[in-house]
Amino acid sequence: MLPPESDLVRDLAEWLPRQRWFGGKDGPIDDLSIGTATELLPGDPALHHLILDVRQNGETDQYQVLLGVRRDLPDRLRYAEIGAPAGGRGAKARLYDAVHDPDLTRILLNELAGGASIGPLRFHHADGARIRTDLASLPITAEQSNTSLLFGDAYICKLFRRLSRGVNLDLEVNLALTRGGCTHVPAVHGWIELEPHGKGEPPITLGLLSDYLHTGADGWSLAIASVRDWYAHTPPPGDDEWAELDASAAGGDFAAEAERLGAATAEVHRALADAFGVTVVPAGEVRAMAARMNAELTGTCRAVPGLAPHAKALTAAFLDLAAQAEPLPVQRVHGDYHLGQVLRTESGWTLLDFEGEPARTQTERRALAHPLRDVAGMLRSFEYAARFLITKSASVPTESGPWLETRAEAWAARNRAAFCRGYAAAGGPDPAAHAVLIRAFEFEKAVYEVRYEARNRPAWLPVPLKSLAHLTA
Ligand SMILES: Nc1ncnc2c1ncn2[C@@H]1O[C@H](COP(=O)(O)OP(=O)(O)O)[C@@H](O)[C@H]1O
Ligand SMILES: O=P(O)(O)O[C@H]1O[C@H](CO)[C@@H](O[C@H]2O[C@H](CO)[C@@H](O)[C@H](O)[C@H]2O)[C@H](O)[C@H]1O
Repeated sequence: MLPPESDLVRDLAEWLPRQRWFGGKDGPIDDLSIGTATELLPGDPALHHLILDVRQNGETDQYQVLLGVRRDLPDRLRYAEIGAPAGGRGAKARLYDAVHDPDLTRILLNELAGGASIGPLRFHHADGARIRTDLASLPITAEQSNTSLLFGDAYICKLFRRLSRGVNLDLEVNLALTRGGCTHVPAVHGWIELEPHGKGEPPITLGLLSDYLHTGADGWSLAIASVRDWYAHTPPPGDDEWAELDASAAGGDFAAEAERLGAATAEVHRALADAFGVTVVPAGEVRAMAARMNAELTGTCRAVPGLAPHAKALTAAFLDLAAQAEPLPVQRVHGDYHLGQVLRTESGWTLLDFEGEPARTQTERRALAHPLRDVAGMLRSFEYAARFLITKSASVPTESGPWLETRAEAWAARNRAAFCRGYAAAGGPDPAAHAVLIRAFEFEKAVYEVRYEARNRPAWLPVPLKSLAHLTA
């Protein structure tokens, strides 16, 4: 029932760059081919599992697509259609992104529960897990680098889109932490793999089924609610008292949560050290790291000229790091730590998504790091949250800009300090005692963000740039 391969490839090549999770938006697709195609469900509707080999800039990335095929596409699935409607193509089959079709995704739970193998796909469940199969799926609407399906309020199944060679970091870390009894990650129930291509090759992780923490609220939404409330307290122009207000006056003060989040972060860092170990890198490697940070800055300034005015201050921070380099303990860390990666549930903070930064190579994502790299990531996130509303809102009157900027700084400073306090009190390395290291990490992350936003969400680019203007002033 699949259309001829050339039609399918053309349709996929047109559809892929429009997907939020497609990682190659900054360049054209030079070639696209279907690496593996596995029929998971025959009939009408049918479900095919595809792995696409996508060639760009001399590199080939693999992407996972669940392809739905129907003779007639119901209205509820029109928005997920891939390629021209059947009439335009002259073919009978209508193709669509099957993650939107609960009639088809149901098979994922069935196969995970049964520990099945279909073609090269292997479905596994965690030791002792009894997976329910009576739940229908719904894709989540969050800004994502992958696609996650909710199954009732029991499970969340993350289908990795751009595939990495070998065991996916998110699976590896979550499994190790779950097995080690860490309560700050959602328990893993199962996972899906593609069997290794050759002997000695590791399997490729395709999906991860975890506890859905349905009562949780993500850190970003909570922080933004607090910032919104804090801005709402801004007195009218001409009132000097606003400058005196301390950020604790906001009804939705976030500082206590920021402090608890700091503590949870330190606990997860300890659990990661217990599970995967700690090594010490010599000072020479720290100097090399500082040089890499600076090289990335140079490259990003070329790609995004708006960063150039800050380059001098950023380079100074990287040079300070190199000048004061000393041996550094490194370990597994989160790798892309921000407020969107943490959930507040009734029992505390939970950390999600240990896959590292989506714009990095696998080797970079796997590299061990000092835990303060994560702390710096979260500090950046407080900066983002503080400035998001004023930078992105079209309705801020120009005359309110400077006050709101001051308010943003106060909110960020208060929550950054609370987070660091909680982190150090729970046994993490004290950020205040590592000012040079953490400043370099923070600037490294800001450079990454500038590039990330320019590529993926250009409308957000002013957020890291404004924050940099403040941090480097
Ligand atoms: N176990 C979970 N329980 C509840 N919500 C979750 C869970 N895992 C992820 N989420 C929600 O899904 C969003 C995206 O998840 P994430 O793992 O960061 O995806 P991606 O790697 O695609 O960016 C999170 O910000 C969070 O809101
Ligand atoms: O969550 P992902 O793994 O997809 O991470 C990428 O996207 C993030 C945005 O969705 C991006 O985070 C940046 O924006 C956040 C607000 O949306 C902010 O809280 C973060 O501090 C900021 O870095 C992340 O960098 C990127 O890797």
